[in-house]
Amino acid sequence: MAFSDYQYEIYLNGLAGLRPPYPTDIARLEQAAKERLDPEAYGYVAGSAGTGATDRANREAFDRWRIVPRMLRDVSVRDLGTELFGRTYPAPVALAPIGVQSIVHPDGELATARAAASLGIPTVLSTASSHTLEEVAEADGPRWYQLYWPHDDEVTLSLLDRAAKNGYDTLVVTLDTWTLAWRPTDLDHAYLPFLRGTGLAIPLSDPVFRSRLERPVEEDLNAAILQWAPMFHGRSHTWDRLSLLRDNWDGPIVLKGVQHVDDALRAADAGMDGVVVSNHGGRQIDGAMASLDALPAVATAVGDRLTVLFDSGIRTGSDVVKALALGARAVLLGRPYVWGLAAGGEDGVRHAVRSLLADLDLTLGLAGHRTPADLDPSALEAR
Ligand SMILES: Cc1cc2nc3c(=O)[nH]c(=O)nc-3n(C[C@H](O)[C@H](O)[C@H](O)COP(=O)(O)O)c2cc1C
Ligand SMILES: O=C(O)C(=O)c1ccccc1
Repeated sequence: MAFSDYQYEIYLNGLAGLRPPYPTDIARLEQAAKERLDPEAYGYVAGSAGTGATDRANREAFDRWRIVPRMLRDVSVRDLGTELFGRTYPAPVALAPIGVQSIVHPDGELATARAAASLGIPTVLSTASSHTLEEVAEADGPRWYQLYWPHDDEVTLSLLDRAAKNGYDTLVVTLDTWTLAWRPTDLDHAYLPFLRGTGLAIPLSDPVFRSRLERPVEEDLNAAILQWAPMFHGRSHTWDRLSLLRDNWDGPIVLKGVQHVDDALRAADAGMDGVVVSNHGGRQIDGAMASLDALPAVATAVGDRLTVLFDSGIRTGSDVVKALALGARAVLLGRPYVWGLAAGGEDGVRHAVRSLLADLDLTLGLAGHRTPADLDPSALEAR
């Protein structure tokens, strides 16, 4: 089935007098989500660091590139299939790790994983999940695990062990959020959504972490929360420590949050398999460079040494085309699917992702390309 069939499905439903279940326009989908969420929950997802300068820069960078379409090419049947780390996925899109998804919908990460599984695309489960690794694995789709890296090696190894045993085949290590940035929206809400959402399902169900506690989680939840926070938050790791992960994870490892060419090269030297060029959706450094602006140099420098993934600012099919043309093998979708989750749980996520994939499929073809691999910078023009 072609991803663009979603357009036809909406058309056929229109003939029967039915409108799409949720808006297909991402700004209107966000609005629909906002109407269902309280200000704290909405602010958690929509918010970013400081004045929001990086979040805006991410979008402005996409607007500085324009697609140059080519005509009369044989592109009516397209193939979005994409190989990542030796496995072929139906599209160059994965769902970004997003913490504490029960803040926006009670089914949280379970709904997201089920929607991704139904489409065959990978979901990246955050360490700050509201459901355990084991529960989310039951959706049984392609799954990657995002590590917030504890400063307790035995806990780290236990998390890796659980991830591997439960079929998470790719490890994504987030480097840019070793401490949470200055985020005025969450601060003014006193981090209420974090507390409400309980993003601690993974550590609280971890046997090694539990063995560290003086009293069982069930007897003193607050003490457990206080013990977990400093374990992964507030102190950064260093390059030499990557060997711990490399030695204890058999599958591919991807470093998330890379922006500088030298860091990408260093990742390759450390035996990593990929990077996500990302600025965390503008949620960490206010006034950082746009993630899209970091992408071309990183992609050129690493060549075939690493698989380059990209996120921060992807909203439409055109955005995906631009990121692929500038050197990404695939992209991670962030906030857009969370708006779908808020608007309609698993169905809402599926709608948001199918909309993006249909838009991507159509835009790719209209621009004159049959596959993602056909894209290179010549598909674009800089403004
Ligand atoms: C509400 C929210 C929570 C997030 N939680 C995590 C997380 O737990 N781990 C992580 O690596 N990235 C996290 N991110 C960052 C995303 O993985 C991704 O980098 C970002 O959303 C991309 O930007 P975009 O949403 O503007 O496209 C989070 C982002 C948002 C919006
Ligand atoms: O909010 C975030 O961006 C994020 O990465 C995170 C970190 C810890 C818990 C929940 C979300």
